[in-house]
Amino acid sequence: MDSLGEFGLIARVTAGRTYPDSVLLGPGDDAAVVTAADGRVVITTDMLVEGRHFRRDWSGPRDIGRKAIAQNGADIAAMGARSTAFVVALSCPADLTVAEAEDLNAGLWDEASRAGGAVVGGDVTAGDHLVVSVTAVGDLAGASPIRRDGARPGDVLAVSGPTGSSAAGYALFVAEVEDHPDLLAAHRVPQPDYDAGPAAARAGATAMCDVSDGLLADAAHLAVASGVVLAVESARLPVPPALREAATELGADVLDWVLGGGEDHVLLATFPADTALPSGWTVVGSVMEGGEKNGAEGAGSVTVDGSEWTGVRGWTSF
Ligand SMILES: Nc1ncnc2c1ncn2[C@@H]1O[C@H](COP(=O)(O)OP(=O)(O)OP(=O)(O)O)[C@@H](O)[C@H]1O
Ligand SMILES: Cc1ncc(C[n+]2csc(CCOP(=O)(O)O)c2C)c(N)n1
Ligand SMILES: [Mg+2]
Ligand SMILES: [Mg+2]
Ligand SMILES: [Mg+2]
Repeated sequence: MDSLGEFGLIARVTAGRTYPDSVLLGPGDDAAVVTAADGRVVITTDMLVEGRHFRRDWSGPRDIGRKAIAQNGADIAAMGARSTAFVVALSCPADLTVAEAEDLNAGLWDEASRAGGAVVGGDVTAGDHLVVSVTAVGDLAGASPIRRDGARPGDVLAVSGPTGSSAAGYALFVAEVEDHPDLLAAHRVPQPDYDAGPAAARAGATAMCDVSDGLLADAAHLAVASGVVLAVESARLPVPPALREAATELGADVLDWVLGGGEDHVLLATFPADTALPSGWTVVGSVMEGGEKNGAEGAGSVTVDGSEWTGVRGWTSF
């Protein structure tokens, strides 16, 4: 990195990039200028910290770039919006090579394009650890944002894809078992379905969030915000066969991964009971009465097969 310098690196990562029409001014000035179709802007931020969210001996720079965008694009999708622009702040350790920084940038752009947006600016500094902090901007294109507080008793609870693969990949990395490449890949790079959010909004979703901490932990956020109880039925949860195989191999409980594993960034939403769900969505439970809107986060806000879940509900950072 020394050879290139801060501005050399910025020139490298912005060279030759083209931007969608929603980007009125891209990188190079003090700030970028973007436009949203109906004047409202959806904005969110999440960071990735080396050692806490990824390890450089498990994930390559391209994976890290993709994951940093994916976790933000999933939050935009969880509002029912489409990502349009991302700004990326990077803290680069001295041993990060120019080639690695370029690969990380390629990963950012790959995933930004998949999400429908572009990297319109950022910041680069030196630091002891690799940190990738992303802010994402999204466009509701006329739709109402799908909040966490709209679930109503009688609604169904649904997921946009299976959970647990990232947690399974993490467990395989820790155990140094490398015979499930798909699960290792799912840990390195989540694959959110960015269309699932706007599709759920069009279908009439009443509440939505992405699964970053764990299915039950994130369901509890919906339950508490909405003042309801979410009743998960374990038999309805989608479980990829590889997950069951890996659980058997490691002597783990597959339900701990499915219910408590974070970072898959699938979407979790509630819909009125008679809704024809968009493709990819699976009903996993129902919304019951109980709790106080925006009340305390009690253990009873989410049940599994009618009972309180005593296992892992999700990842806690502190
Ligand atoms: N430092 C902060 N200042 C203001 N609001 C914050 C801060 N940190 C988090 N929040 C807000 O708190 C809410 C919950 O944040 P959280 O990071 O848990 O959401 P998330 O991004 O969906 O989850 P995850 O970080 O696991 O992906 C969000 O609305 C977020 O904007
Ligand atoms: C090296 C390493 N150790 C553990 C994990 C697992 N992990 C870290 S943060 C998180 C949830 C989201 O947290 P946050 O709210 O901070 O975004 C999970 C499941 C990982 N990815 N890499
Ligand atoms: Mg967050
Ligand atoms: Mg998030
Ligand atoms: Mg979220």
